[in-house]
Amino acid sequence: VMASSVKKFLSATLFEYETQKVIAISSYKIGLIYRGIQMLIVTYVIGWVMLREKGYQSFETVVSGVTTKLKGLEYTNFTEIPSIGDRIWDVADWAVPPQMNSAFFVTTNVVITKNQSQTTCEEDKDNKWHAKCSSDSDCIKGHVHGLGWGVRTGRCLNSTREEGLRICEIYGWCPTEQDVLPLGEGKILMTRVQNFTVLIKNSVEFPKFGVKRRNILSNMGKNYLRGCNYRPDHEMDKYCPIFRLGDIIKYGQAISPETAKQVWITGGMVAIDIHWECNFDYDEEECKPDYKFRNLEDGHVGRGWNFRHAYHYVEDGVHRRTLVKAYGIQFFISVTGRGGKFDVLNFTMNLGSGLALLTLATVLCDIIVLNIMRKRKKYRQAKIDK
Ligand SMILES: Nc1ncnc2c1ncn2[C@@H]1O[C@H](COP(=O)(O)OP(=O)(O)OP(=O)(O)O)[C@@H](O)[C@H]1O
Repeated sequence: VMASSVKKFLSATLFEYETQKVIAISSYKIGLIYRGIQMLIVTYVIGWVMLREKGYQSFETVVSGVTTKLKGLEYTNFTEIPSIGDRIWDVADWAVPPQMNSAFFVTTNVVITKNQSQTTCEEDKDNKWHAKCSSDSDCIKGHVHGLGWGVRTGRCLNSTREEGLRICEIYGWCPTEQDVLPLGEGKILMTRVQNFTVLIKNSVEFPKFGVKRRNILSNMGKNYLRGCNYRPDHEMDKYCPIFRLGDIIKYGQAISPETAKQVWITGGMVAIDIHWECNFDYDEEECKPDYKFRNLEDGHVGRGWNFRHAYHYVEDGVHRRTLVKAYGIQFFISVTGRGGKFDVLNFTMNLGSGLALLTLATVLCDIIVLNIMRKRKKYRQAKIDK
């Protein structure tokens, strides 16, 4: 009994061969569905995974550095406005600070307060909401208001800037700033800023592939660089690394022309994106940058931007300064991109998983044949032997 049950067990497990049974169904309908699904999967694997997403390559993102150099000249001839006067503004006057990491600032409008020194004067009338007084007792000596211009001396003065206003005297940088744009609201002082240019130098590296590239291409000579301007539709000039600031705003797709104009008057933010999409299966000389611009201003409350900076000097032994409230445009530069190259591992993995998808066609057709089609009973009998 023992021997026969062992023999039975062995023949049921070890000594048994299983083979697939093939059932051919001739039906236009199921044949078409089957080939259709196969076609879809093959198109997806070749068209999308391999060609479009470059599934045969391995990728690496860029490592990069950026520097900028600005050029441009502004001339203001307003002798009737003493703080501005008849003067030339070169890059050392309007680019503050002179260098930044991946960014630059261009002054478009200024409020200048000349000849300030540390002494006593009336508080600015814009601060009357906290510095207004009717008698000396309202101005507490030694009080410092965080939003004022100085420490109170304890005296209440008649304002020289606004009729009928009495305001506390302060000790600080005097005379205080009068915060009014020199040409009035909505007027731009530096009308030539749009013609200023910036040279952007960008070096990138793809360490995995050992490739270094620059946005100043090897076929650009010194003369070309001196004269070219970036133009997106031009064959050669779309790689010119010198940009007119007016063009950057123009290509930046402002929300509206109004906003674009506003940016010049009250300042704003603009982003420049340098994008490198490189295929090192081809000549690396073909690896060139692509420039994109975006105006980040949306034109609502608190729009624009400005900040104050000062130039200090000593005159007759007195420490003096010129205070500048600068309105302008802050440009941010970002570098993105990736390089790709043929890679056996990525190729076989994507091809393998693509081929495996083909079984999906069989599974789907089985479901249709065994459950949906009219002759499903017959097919099921033929397919499953019990
Ligand atoms: N913002 C800019 N607009 C137009 N041309 C520029 C600008 N910045 C630089 N260039 C020109 O590009 C070239 C390369 O500039 P780079 O700063 O490397 O050299 P440079 O001789 O020190 O420049 P420069 O002395 O003219 O400032 C020079 O011919 C320079 O005049």
